[in-house]
Amino acid sequence: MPATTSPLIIALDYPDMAAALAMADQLDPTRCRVKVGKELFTRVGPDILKALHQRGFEVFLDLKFHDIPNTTAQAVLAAAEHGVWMTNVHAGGGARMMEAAASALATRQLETRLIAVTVLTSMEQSDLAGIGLDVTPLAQVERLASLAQQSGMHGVVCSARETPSLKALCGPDFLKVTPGIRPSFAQAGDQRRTMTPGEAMAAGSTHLVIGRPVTQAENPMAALAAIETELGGRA
Ligand SMILES: O=C(O)c1cc(=O)[nH]c(=O)n1[C@@H]1O[C@H](COP(=O)(O)O)[C@@H](O)[C@H]1O
Repeated sequence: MPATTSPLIIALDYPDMAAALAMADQLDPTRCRVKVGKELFTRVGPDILKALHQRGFEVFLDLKFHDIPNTTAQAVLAAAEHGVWMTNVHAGGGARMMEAAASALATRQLETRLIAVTVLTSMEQSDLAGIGLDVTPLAQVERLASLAQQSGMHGVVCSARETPSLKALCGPDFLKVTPGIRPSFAQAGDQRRTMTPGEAMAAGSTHLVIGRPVTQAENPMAALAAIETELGGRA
């Protein structure tokens, strides 16, 4: 049985174990999953995964690997061997990179979900132009999501603004993990392609990644409860 059926994934973007666990200890593993990203993992290492697993959380290890196929496949394997629920790569690494990573997991019969980041939710059309891509975020997300699906990914990271078209393009079972979630009470900060939790679920997101609107709230559990209420009650 999974620890939770909630679509909520809380980003534990902290610089040390004590701060991350202080937040995790306010959360309930039956009401959300947690995400460990680059800052926390680079500072603390795999011990944080062990501590979160011991508390009953399913963990999304968000290291966004992007390298040559062999290096990426070995890194994804290392992540999966820590027993994490989900991990990710950048779709921009290309089909051969994603196929190598998917096949490494399949060969070892590891069930970690592997998803690919399409266009970061902090980017808008002018940012794409700055890196030489003269396309809309939606067109680029669609292109990379199709490639990710053909390359054996379980889903993608995208903004909730793109999920309706990805639902049509890739089907309802293809995971659409959407950060850039901003409840009405929160600031956008560095995010650009944002939506509220309710809008994102209605658009077809399968999972919502939420960091600062919960972790920097005066009362994180009250913020989480407000989001659950917006989604129609606890999952
Ligand atoms: O892969 C991710 O999780 C991710 C992809 C993306 O396109 N945008 C994005 O914000 N994220 C992550 O989602 C989290 C969002 O946090 P908040 O902006 O604080 O809600 C951060 O941990 C980001 O690293």
